[in-house]
Amino acid sequence: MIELKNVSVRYGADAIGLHPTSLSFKRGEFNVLLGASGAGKSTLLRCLNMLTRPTTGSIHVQDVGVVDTAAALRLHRRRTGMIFQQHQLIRRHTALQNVLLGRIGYHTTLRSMFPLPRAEQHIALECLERVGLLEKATERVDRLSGGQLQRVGIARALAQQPRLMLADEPVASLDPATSRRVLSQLKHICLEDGITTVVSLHQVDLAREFADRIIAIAHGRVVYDGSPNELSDALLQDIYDQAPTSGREEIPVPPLPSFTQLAINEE
Ligand SMILES: Nc1ncnc2c1ncn2[C@@H]1O[C@H](COP(=O)(O)OP(=O)(O)OP(=O)(O)O)[C@@H](O)[C@H]1O
Repeated sequence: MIELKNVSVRYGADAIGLHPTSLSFKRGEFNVLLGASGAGKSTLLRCLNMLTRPTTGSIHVQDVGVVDTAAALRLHRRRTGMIFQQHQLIRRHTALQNVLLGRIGYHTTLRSMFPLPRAEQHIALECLERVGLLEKATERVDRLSGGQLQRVGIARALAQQPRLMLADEPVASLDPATSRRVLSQLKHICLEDGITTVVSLHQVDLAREFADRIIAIAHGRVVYDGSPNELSDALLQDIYDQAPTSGREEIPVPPLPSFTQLAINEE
């Protein structure tokens, strides 16, 4: 469904985020990236939708081809949902308004300044229903719990009708029981819709429980790629014992599109 060929990332002159890496991801597969802090999980994840631009290599996407033009990138990003650790919702907007943001890629900038058609609202409401938050549709998101916020984030990504779902430490701020519920819901929906999912996690137990495939990274290289059952405790120990790499600067999360005039079309 998506394939990386010899993709590498270099930050500045001497910081390597990812050594040349070739990987392919199958349709509907639930992939988990594991690795110590600074190993390169976010770098790899963000290469998949080119939020981080690879220094070398190419990305091939089914029905898009090589992502090497602005048009191909636009098409690929439109069908790629992203879930962030800090959900990146607009706090003073309702859950529905936030989920509608997932539809922006399907409209021109001009069109998205005006109330979106009713069909778009149906898609957004359906997504909220799938994450069990339909009754919170008109609630401002700053009144929701951490787990609910993350589920609104999932609904927003789902509203894109994605083929690829990327989640960068989506449960890092949640308690263990809520983390399990959120991941379980995400996996269930992605399986149902045949969405290829790549999630970075720090919780090995959750990775073992939910992953179809685990990709472990250390110092910018893939050191394990396979089934959760065959990932040995010894290898895990090795991976997490590594000294963290240094020189990290935060990659700023791109701002959400300015869409504050989003209004609900009451017909
Ligand atoms: N914008 C940047 N500029 C310079 N170096 C960077 C930048 N972003 C990441 N790095 C470096 O690239 C390497 C991989 O970082 P990355 O964020 O991908 O790791 P990670 O496994 O996601 O870590 P964490 O679990 O802490 O989020 C690290 O050495 C990091 O310091």
